[in-house]
Amino acid sequence: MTDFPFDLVGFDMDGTLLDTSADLAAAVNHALSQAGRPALDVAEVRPMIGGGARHMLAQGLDRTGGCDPAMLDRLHRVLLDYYEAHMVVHTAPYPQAVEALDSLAARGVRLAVVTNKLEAYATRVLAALGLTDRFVTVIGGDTLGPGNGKPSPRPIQEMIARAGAHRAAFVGDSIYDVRAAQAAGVPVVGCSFGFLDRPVADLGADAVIDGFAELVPTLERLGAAR
Ligand SMILES: O=C(O)COP(=O)(O)O
Ligand SMILES: [Mg+2]
Repeated sequence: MTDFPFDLVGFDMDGTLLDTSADLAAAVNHALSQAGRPALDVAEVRPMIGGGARHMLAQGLDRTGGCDPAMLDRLHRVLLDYYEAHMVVHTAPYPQAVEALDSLAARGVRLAVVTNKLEAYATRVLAALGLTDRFVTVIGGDTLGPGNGKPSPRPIQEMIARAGAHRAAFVGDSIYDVRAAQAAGVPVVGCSFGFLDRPVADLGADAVIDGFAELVPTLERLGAAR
């Protein structure tokens, strides 16, 4: 038994647990180059991440001259093929993230990942970083079928059902994370270091952390306030 206020903490992946921005930007730029488009800076790509690779690419194409649906379909495949071969070149956990996972696990808290990345890619990234065994489940943007990625509450509800949890919290960096968690009735912590497409205060999260050293005390406070 634990007196920690949550028995399950779910994490978004891109921009929350892991800084995947350089590898995702390289994949976007590879696809853009196939269309004769100029490359974008990582800083320009960061706020495009969070709604899935297709949504990220659509924004990259819009930024560099627009696109039609057939072009988007074709370049989405190009992007995924490139990303699949170069997923963990620069990708790494954020500072103190692994320590925060250890600290939660030591309190008996189960951990999960709910990402809008394809499940197979998310699973492979975690394996490449040696993080697989820390999570009771990994739910991707495609796991529950079309239309059931975040901001739908369904992947959060599925995470809770799979873990058999009673008191879950979620940690994320985008409006998709906050909307999904809130629609599932789960308190949500926003990450100010993530791939924000708006000021972190405007996400509407229940709390904000500026680094993973703040996560455990923040969850304790959040739990006490409920
Ligand atoms: O693939 C994406 O755009 C983002 O995935 P995330 O849900 O892990 O932030
Ligand atoms: Mg994210």
